[in-house]
Amino acid sequence: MYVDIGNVLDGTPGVSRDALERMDESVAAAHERIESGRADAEHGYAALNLPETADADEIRAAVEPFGDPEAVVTVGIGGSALGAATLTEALADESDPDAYYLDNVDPERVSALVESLSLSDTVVNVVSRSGTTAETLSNFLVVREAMDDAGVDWTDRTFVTTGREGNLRSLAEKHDLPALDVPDGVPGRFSALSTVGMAVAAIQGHDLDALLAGAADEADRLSGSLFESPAYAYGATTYALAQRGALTNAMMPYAESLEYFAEWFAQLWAESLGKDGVGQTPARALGATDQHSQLQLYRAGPRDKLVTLVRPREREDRAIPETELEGLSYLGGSSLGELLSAEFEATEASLAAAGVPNVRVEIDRVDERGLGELLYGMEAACVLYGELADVSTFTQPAVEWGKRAARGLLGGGDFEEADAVAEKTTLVVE
Ligand SMILES: O=P(O)(O)OC[C@H]1O[C@](O)(CO)[C@@H](O)[C@@H]1O
Repeated sequence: MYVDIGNVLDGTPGVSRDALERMDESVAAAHERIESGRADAEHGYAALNLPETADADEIRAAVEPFGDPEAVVTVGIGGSALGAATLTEALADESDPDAYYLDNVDPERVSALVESLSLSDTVVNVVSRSGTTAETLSNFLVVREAMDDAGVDWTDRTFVTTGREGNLRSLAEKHDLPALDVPDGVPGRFSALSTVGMAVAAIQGHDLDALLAGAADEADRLSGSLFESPAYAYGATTYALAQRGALTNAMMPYAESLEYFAEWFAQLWAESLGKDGVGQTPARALGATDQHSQLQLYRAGPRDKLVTLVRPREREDRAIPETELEGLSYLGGSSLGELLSAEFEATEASLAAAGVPNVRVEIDRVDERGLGELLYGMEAACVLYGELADVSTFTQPAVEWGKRAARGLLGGGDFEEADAVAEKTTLVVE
């Protein structure tokens, strides 16, 4: 992973080179804390050990009995789906089994997917660390019923990835389902490079070892200085910008294969760093598309954001035919890749010209190694940011209130949060 922070030095807000150098002492101290947490496999820090602790052979062995199905459906939500989706959407090619993700409970979409599948040739991967997540268990029950109705033995088509206890573990034991363990001490949003994120990639035949090798390369670059570690350069710079008012971070990959990565990054950044009234809001964007959309706000709106521009240095390309169209002859004979690259650099420069801080993140290619570097690098950046911001990076207590309210509304218990729903202030305009 390559990180170019040059366009934050003169931004508004900006972080001077002197300020970055002054920050390096704090980065060194944070790195020591991180390395100590890794050494003791402490909760959360253990995620940064996955290049060594993730067992690719175990994952491949668990999914091997399923062979080469027509489709793989992951039933999970949040970190229990986004890591797998990021990897398989980025690596997808036409030969793969089709990968689908039931990570929401929209009845129309769930029904449409279930009815579209050839269930007898579909593998279902139910993923939940807790085994109690309402959306995941509800979708699993719907898919299981559909298999029953189709005369498909769901126990032949299902494997689970879960914690040592809970509903899914009990289900696996009762029905002798293949079961993968979620890694100890790794919150869902940090689990892409583990059983949670790599099982579907294994079924699709992607190179798990290369994923982990890319992650290991990025791990090797972690050091006591932001000037020696791309991940720490990103984490320290985004933190320093937040301290100076950049409370939004627009994650803007210039590769459609990385669109899910932006969604994965949003959970990682928001759920890890949004604590105690601080944090940095991840906005999901896509280049070049959002040059015709959100860029207006980024350049001319409030000075409260940075833009992260991500691209691969190499990609497949496609020529643009010659044209006689008035004023467009400059495109003819060029290529879509050249156009996308020119737009990336033009957008980067246009933000800098407007004084909007932006960081360039590049990987060699969108392949297993590049993804391993990128995902691990962003995880390490997030952990560093959390250390510098002194927040509890690996918990997510704020999401629990809504869960209790919804459960109370559905008669799942007596929760005061559900009572609060009834007290909503309304002012309906029709
Ligand atoms: O894997 P589980 O326990 O179903 O949790 C799914 C997701 O829900 C959360 O716990 C938040 O509710 C996320 O942190 C997690 O990725």
